[in-house]
Parts: sequence; structure tokens; C-alpha cells
Amino acid sequence: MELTIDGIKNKADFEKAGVELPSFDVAEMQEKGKANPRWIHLGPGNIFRAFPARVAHDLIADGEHWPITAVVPMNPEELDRQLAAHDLMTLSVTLNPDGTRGLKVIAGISEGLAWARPDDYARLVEIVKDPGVTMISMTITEKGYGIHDSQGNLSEQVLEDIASDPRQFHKNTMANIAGLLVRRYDAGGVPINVMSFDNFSHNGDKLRDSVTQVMRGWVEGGKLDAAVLEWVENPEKVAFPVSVIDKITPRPNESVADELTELGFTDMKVELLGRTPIAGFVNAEPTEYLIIEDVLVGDVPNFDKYGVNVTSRKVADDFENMKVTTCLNPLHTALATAGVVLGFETIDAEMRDPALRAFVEQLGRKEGLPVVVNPGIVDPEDFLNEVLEVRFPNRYLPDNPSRIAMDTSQKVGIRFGETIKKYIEQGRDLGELKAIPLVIAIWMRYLLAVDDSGKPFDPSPDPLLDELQGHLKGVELGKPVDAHAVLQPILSNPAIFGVNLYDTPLAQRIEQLFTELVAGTGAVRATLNKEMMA
Ligand SMILES: NC(=O)c1ccc[n+]([C@@H]2O[C@H](COP(=O)([O-])OP(=O)(O)OC[C@H]3O[C@@H](n4cnc5c(N)ncnc54)[C@H](O)[C@@H]3O)[C@@H](O)[C@H]2O)c1
Ligand SMILES: O=P(O)(O)OC[C@@H](O)[C@@H](O)[C@H](O)[C@H](O)CO
Repeated sequence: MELTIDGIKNKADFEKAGVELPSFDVAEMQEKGKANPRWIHLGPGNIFRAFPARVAHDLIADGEHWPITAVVPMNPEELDRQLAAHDLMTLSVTLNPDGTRGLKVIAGISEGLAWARPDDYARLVEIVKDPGVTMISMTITEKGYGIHDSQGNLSEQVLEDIASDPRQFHKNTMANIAGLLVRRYDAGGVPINVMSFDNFSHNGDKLRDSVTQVMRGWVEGGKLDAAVLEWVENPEKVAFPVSVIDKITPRPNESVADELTELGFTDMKVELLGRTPIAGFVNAEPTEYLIIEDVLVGDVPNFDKYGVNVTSRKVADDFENMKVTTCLNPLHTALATAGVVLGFETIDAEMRDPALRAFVEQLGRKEGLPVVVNPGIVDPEDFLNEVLEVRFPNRYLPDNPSRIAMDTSQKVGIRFGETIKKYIEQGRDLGELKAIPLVIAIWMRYLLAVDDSGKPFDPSPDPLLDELQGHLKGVELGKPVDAHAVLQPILSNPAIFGVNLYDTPLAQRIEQLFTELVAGTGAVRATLNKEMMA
């Protein structure tokens, strides 16, 4: 069996293997989508293919014309090898906690482009100008929104983009989106929704800020008419809703690939694109939420019918705070860096370790829940219970700690800084925070790139990795360390943590914990047990 338009014509084989096929003609849908595009998505990686692409698929299956133009912003090979090789379809593998699998061919994409290719960029400009297109969504990872360096200055790349013609291709993702919006304005400025589906607090606000900051640079440099900026800043013309997306979607796993091969697939192997595993399938848990702020403009799908909550900013905000800053993502980051240092292969295995479980219980129940506001869609305690009892321990969901450890420097400010800020604002005792300083200290220990048994490991990619490791240079396991000297430049950086941790008692605590964690091999386990099991 092959996942291609020709391949799925062998319906009987797919049915025998229990794979749900599209109820519509995929080739015809793709032709119609090219002729009448409606929805652009940037960053068609795993979460997109498991979730938003499925929403588009279900809309199309119901006769609603919402095909997606998928745009790869980074390496064009991602488009060729992961999407085009399968005629833009994806095999979705739902890994249920009872061990059963749900298999479905997702065909929500009508056209695939790699914007680094000049012809594809020209085609994208044409599509952006089409008044029928009303949505640009994106899952481009947190760092995709960055326009500053770690010192808070505009990055070299963005300065170059601001010095160049707004209507050309730009290297920085935010500058490129700003440039595409300029083209939209030129073409009549029909209202459009620009939606971040990435995992960080107030994603829509950050997206709007980054895009408008680049545009302001062009206006100030005399390269752009101020009317374009006014148009982008008019919420009736360009909406930047905040959103929250939730569905644990690990990288494609070899064991799932093997099962698919056993079922008869010949093209479901996991390959490497650089260091990133890619595949024609996505493996994900069944739980999912997508919450979008109700500020959408123009014609949009009837999202609510497809399980997507379009709701007030307050509800979206409260859900986001619950998920990203207290009940799920902070726990993930804690398990990620600790898991790598302690040599765990999967998150579910970590959940069976009593000290690590106690660590995330403390983080979620004792430190996060007290500052959470109930979003109404789901009670935070129920949400946290599901995370701790069902989702993280799902032994059929092979999620690797190093996936989650990627870009930690870009996430800690949101995942922990928000809670720290709330404790300060609400006059709470920061001394009650036991797990948060330990997570940060373990992250510092992780940056040494040596595990708890003393074996070197390759840390996951992170834009600040070199800079942070530079500060920690000279720290060696088992040797005396001046924790204040090495950690001060990091812990005092509000661009990383959202606050200067030296304005709180946490910095000193982190320094103490770090000193313990680098005391020698086995020190991470010993410190974790002492702190969480006592
Ligand atoms: N995987 C999950 O469990 C999950 C769940 C909820 C939300 N998310 C959000 O979605 C994001 C993507 O996750 P994924 O699992 O799909 O990852 P992925 O690696 O499969 O896909 C990431 C996509 O972003 C693109 N990209 C990377 N850096 C970029 C940059 N600087 N500018 C523009 N594009 C860039 C890549 O080309 C790729 O298409 C996460 O960072 C997170 O914010 C993921
Ligand atoms: O996607 P990131 O890199 O922001 O974070 C890694 C995980 O915590 C994240 O992907 C979760 O799996 C996801 O947020 C669950 O909805």
C-alpha cells in the first residue's frame, strides 16, 4: 500500500487494514483548491497535519470549500519528502491509551509550496492577493516569531529585512509575513485572519507585534506608505486572534512505522531531514483542543461544528494560561530536561518514576493550580488530572523528552515566568515554589550536555544554546563551582525568564540546587529524590 492519490485507489487494501479513506475525490479537491484557494498554512509539520489539516479535511468532506495551501518556510525538502511524496496527504495514527489505533488518511491540503523557492514565493504572493483567501494560520514554533536577539535588540537579519524592499522575499519569517500582508493590501486589502496556532502565551498579540514592528521599520525608513500599517493595525481588516492548540503530537516514531509496514504500507518509513525525523504519517494522542479568539473577520468556516471553540478572549486566555503556563507545558518541560539528563526514552516511562511523578504533581497541583482561572470549557483540575493520569502516562504514545527539550530557552519565560509573575502580583509567597526553581536548575544542569551518569549527550537545538553554554563553560561534574558567577548572566535575563530572577528569592535557590546537581554523577537523581520525595 502506498499513500498517494493512485495508491488510495486500492480501496480494498486500505479498508482491510482499517484505514479510513477520504470520502471525496482528492485530485478534484486539489484542482479546485488551486483554482480557488481559501486558507494558507505556514509550517505544515506534525501538529498541523494531525489537527488543523484534519479540520479542513472534515470541512471538505461535508462539502465546505476550505482546502489549505501548505507553505514550508524552512527547508524545501520538507515539502518534497514529507508532503509531495504523498500527494500532500498524511496518514494520521491516533494512539489511544487503551492500545488501539485509529488510522485515517487526511487530505486537507490542495497545494504545497516552499517559500524559499522563487517560483513558489511568486505563487504564494498570487494566492495572498486572492480575496477568497481569508485565513493564514501557522505552526512555526515559538522561535518563528522572533525578531530580536537575546539582548532584546532587533536581530541582524531583521535589520537587513527592514533595510530592504518590503515587497521582496525576506529571510526572517515575521518580515516575510509582513511583506505578504503588504501584497494583500496592494491587492485591495480584503479582510484577513492571521492566526498563530503555536504554543505560547498571547500568540496572536506577539504575531501582530512582530509583524507591525517590521512594518513600522519600513514606514520609518520611507519604504512603505503608513496607510499599510494602519490597515494591518485595524482589527476589522486584519485579525490576529489569540489561540490555543492542544494535542500531544510526538515526532513520527519507528515503532509506529514498523506497525504500518506490517499492515502493508511500503512508504511509511521514518527518514531524517537533518536531525529531524520526518514521515508520511503523524502519530498523536486522541485528546485535542483548539480555541480561537472570537475576533475573526470576513468569511471563515463554521469552526464550532468541527470541535474548534471560537470564543471570547477571556476564555481563550484562561485556557491558554491553564495549558501553557500551568497544567501541561510546564510539566512537559520539567520532564523533558530531567528526562534527558536521567536517560529516559519516553515521557510515559518518566511518569512511572515516583520522584518524577511527584515533581510534576508538585508543579501542577501545588504551584500551578492556585493561580489558574477556570476557562469554563474544562475545569483546570479535571484537565490536570487527565494530563497526569491519562495523557502523559499513555504508554502507547512514544513521546521523546528531547523533542520537548527543543528551544527550551524560548519557552521558560512563558512556562514558568508567567506563574512567577502571578505569585508576585498576587503577593503570594515565592518560597512556596519548590518545583519551579528545580526545573530551572535542572535545565542549567542539562546545558552541560553530560547526563547523570557522566555520559555526554547532544542537547536539542535551541537558538540560545551556544550563548548559554558559553556562560556555563568551565563547570565540570564533581568539581567546585561558583554557581552565582556562572548563573547570574542567565538568571538575571528577563528576555529569558520574563523577570530578573534576582528580584525574587528564586535565583539564590536555583544557585543552591545547581551546586547540588553538579556535585558529581548521580547528583541529579539524588537531588530530585531529596527535594520531591522527602
Ligand atoms: N507537537 C505538538 O505536540 C504540539 C502541540 C500543540 C502545539 N504545538 C505547536 O506547534 C509547533 C510546531 O510543532 P510540530 O510538532 O508541528 O513541529 P514540526 O517540527 O513538525 O513542525 C514545525 C514547522 O515549523 C517550521 N519552522 C521551524 N522553524 C521555523 C521558523 N523559524 N520560521 C518559520 N517556520 C519554521 C518547520 O519548517 C515545520 O514546518 C510547536 O512549536 C508548538 O508551538 C505542537
Ligand atoms: O511544541 P513545543 O515545542 O512548544 O513544546 C513541546 C511540547 O510541550 C508540546 O508540543 C506539547 O506536546 C503540546 O503543547 C501539547 O498540546
